[in-house]
Amino acid sequence: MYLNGDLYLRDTEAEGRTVLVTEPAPGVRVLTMNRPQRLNALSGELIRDLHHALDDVAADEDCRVVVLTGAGRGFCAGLDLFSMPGRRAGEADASPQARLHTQQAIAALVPRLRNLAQPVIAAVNGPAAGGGFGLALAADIRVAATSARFNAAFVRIGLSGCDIGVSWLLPRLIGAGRSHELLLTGRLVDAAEAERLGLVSRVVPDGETLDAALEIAAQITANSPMGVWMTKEVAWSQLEVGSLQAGIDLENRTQVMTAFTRDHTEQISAFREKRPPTYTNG
Ligand SMILES: C/C=C/C(=O)SCCNC(=O)CCNC(=O)[C@H](O)C(C)(C)COP(=O)(O)OP(=O)(O)OC[C@H]1O[C@@H](n2cnc3c(N)ncnc32)[C@H](O)[C@@H]1OP(=O)(O)O
Repeated sequence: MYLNGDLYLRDTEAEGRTVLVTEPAPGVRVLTMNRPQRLNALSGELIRDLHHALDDVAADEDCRVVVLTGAGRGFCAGLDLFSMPGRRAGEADASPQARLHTQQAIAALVPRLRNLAQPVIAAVNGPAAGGGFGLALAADIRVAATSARFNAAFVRIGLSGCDIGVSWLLPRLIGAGRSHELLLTGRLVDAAEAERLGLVSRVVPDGETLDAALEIAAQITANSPMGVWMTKEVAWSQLEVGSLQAGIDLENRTQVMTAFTRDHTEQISAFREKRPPTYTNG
């Protein structure tokens, strides 16, 4: 469904797994993009592996929070500019169909992150450019290392600055005027500015992004599965409803569902009895 044709990007290097999945804490899965020598740029293999990793976490009922990060000093440098064909003398360009499939496969990662039931935390350990910027924006929460940098790199390589959902997500995070500037210039935003703009929740020293993300993940997993699931769903849906009343109606419908869960009853009992709750996901 997400990979509906051949991707034109050549997988030239004999690489190990380009996405590593680990479970550093109960209920938390960390997806690490793993092409550090290319700042985790999106090769065909990495795109495919990310889709497969997302298939796995989506089907994993024990997974409560997903953390997305990069190996080495980069988060993700966007489309792999070295594995594109048609840029050398005598080399055939990719067909329009293959280009479309590749564009769709990369762009589909963004709604997939939004549509996961589990919250996604981007632990932005270094540069997040182009498609990598889009992946970071698609997360529910972003924490950044001091050396992280962000840019909508698309326009700097002759493409439209509006790609893979960035021109939809960015103005909702930082406002239209600032978004337009970043889309049109493609300039790099450092971690301190990203925090000022509201692009990231917090900036931590290099090497500490994963710990910061896991700290937030632990705060989330301390809440009930259904309550967290509904919060993510409604919070994103609110970005698309047109009025305050429509937003309240949406909240009311989902809140009634959570109000009848066993976990809600259990949390009230736990509060009254001054003990931690035990969730049954019901
Ligand atoms: C649908 C999606 C579309 C898109 O994503 S379009 C956008 C594509 N991406 C870009 O245009 C970003 C290109 N990269 C950069 O501008 C810079 O990099 C950064 C700002 C991200 C980081 O800069 P710095 O920290 O100075 O690192 P460095 O020395 O430029 O890169 C380190 C190594 O990583 C390789 N690399 C970086 N980006 C890519 C890429 N996108 N594709 C393939 N390789 C990349 C370099 O070449 C180099 O390698 P070596 O050490 O061998 O010289």
